[in-house]
Amino acid sequence: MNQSKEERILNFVLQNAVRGDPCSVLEAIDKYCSQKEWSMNVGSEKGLILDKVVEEVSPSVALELGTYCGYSGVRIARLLKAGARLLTVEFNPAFAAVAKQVFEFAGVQDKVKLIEGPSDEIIPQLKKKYEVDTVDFVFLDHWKDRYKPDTILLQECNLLRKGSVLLADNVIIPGAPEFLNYVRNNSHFQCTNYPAHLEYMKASDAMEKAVFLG
Ligand SMILES: Nc1ncnc2c1ncn2CCCCCNC(=O)c1cc(-c2ccc(F)cc2)cc(O)c1O
Ligand SMILES: [Mg+2]
Repeated sequence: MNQSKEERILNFVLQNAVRGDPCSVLEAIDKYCSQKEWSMNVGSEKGLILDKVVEEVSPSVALELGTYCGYSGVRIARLLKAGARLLTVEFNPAFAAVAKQVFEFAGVQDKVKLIEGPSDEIIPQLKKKYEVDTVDFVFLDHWKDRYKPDTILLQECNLLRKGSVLLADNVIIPGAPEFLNYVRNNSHFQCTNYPAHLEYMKASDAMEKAVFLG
């Protein structure tokens, strides 16, 4: 049975990166996806924006919606302080299986809790089942039409606190117009746009930061 693209990415990591070295894992994925097969990792240009926001927030509890192969999860986890953790939600079991191995190879598995399931089912479970009080940082990178409903759901579940930071990928391509309208016209959010390019391509994209004001 022939391999999926995600399995080919994993194999390239296993053969080209250094076990326990998160940066080498990121470099290997970027090299494969820029030279061999495009894939929807946040990439190195938008990855630098992600790094800066994570360092600025220095979250104790980070949430990622849309794990994919684990690229952004490694990016986030490698910057977390001792005792901090990343909860990452992936709907697709095949993607989750690859991401699990990427996290282990990078050596960040002790900081990461990979949760399989749809975000609208998992978010309401975070407090009781995953012992979360509030989340300090949320990276939205899953289905683009889930960004707005899941932002509302996070508020309804009292998972945001004054100063919680949302960072959304792909607000230009594929685009998240309803999310942008919602947070930009909502007095409870302070928004900042970060223009960039679609991963591994020349097309324009952007990330949006939305700080919850309480
Ligand atoms: N309810 C849930 N909960 C959790 N995961 C869930 C979910 N529902 C689904 N998923 C699993 C994620 C599905 C993939 C999301 N990402 C994307 O769709 C995505 C696409 C592009 C792209 C750009 C230009 C093109 F020409 C083609 C594709 C780039 C990106 O950076 C992307 O993040
Ligand atoms: Mg994305």
